[in-house]
Amino acid sequence: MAADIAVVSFERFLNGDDNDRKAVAQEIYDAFSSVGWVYVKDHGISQARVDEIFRLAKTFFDLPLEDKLKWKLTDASVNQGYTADGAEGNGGIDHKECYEHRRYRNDLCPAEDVLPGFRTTLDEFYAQCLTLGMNVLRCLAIAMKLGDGFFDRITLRTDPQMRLLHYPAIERKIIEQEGHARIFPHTDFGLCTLLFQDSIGGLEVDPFHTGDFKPATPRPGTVLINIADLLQRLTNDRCKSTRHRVVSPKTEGDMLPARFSIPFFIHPDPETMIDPVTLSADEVKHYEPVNAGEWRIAHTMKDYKLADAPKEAVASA
Ligand SMILES: O=C(O)CCC(=O)C(=O)O
Ligand SMILES: [Fe+2]
Repeated sequence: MAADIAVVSFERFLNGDDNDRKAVAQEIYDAFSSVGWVYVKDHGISQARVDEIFRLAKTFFDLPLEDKLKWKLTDASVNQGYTADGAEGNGGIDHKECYEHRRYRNDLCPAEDVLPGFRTTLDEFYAQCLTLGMNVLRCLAIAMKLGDGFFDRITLRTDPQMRLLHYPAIERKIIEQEGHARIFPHTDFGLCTLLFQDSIGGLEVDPFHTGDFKPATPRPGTVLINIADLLQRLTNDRCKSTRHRVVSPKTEGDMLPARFSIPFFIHPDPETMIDPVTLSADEVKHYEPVNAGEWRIAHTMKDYKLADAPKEAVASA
């Protein structure tokens, strides 16, 4: 049975009055403080645009490997460019390849004459995702009565990571071996993630935080949004950063079809200290403050196996 993840329409937030916005904010908060995931529909990004990005992703990943390696991601502090199948892992062997696109620096991006429209279209979609993500964070601020501008202050120079993800077609028996997956169970480590997925399926979440993973089935027209580790810390465990993974889709046959997805990972301004918010004088903070920039680099290094990440910076993840 699929995970019980609420579907929330964002229409009343975008076009309604204060009361409408409060009602949507509460629905989003309820989802984030239980399962940690929500499907958002009527989010203002057209399906035509989303389809266009999936097409661009396919065009990019169809290029020969030696071409893609010209844009190879090597620097965790920039975290931009291409990562080949098998190069990233968080505890097991992932069968996927990715391309990361950033806000301020995209040196490792195919040029216009190589992939016409790639950079400009990704930049436009990036801006739309950022607007949507900031509105979702505003919902949290409204529901928790932190003041509407709370997240604007800690995301002044936010530089999210938009990721094009391709899970190549692969034999089922490879993915279903012990220690292999399309993506191994993990939590995301920033503030929150917007996730667009195609119709293939295979994404699963751990809704009760017990290790009992349930499918997060593709729902056309929606974007899945999940809480990541820094928001769980910042909200002093009110919002849940929930483990998730990508396994074989429920299809017949020995070969799994290729799957594409597009996560957009929102991180705070790198200078920000993430210190848990307490809502009453006797509430105890569950976490020490951490510097958002150091946290991000340490986790990126760990995931991409780029070097040994400083142990103290990742120990509390
Ligand atoms: O492909 C997916 O649906 C999930 C991707 C994911 O969890 C990640 O990249 O962190
Ligand atoms: Fe993830």
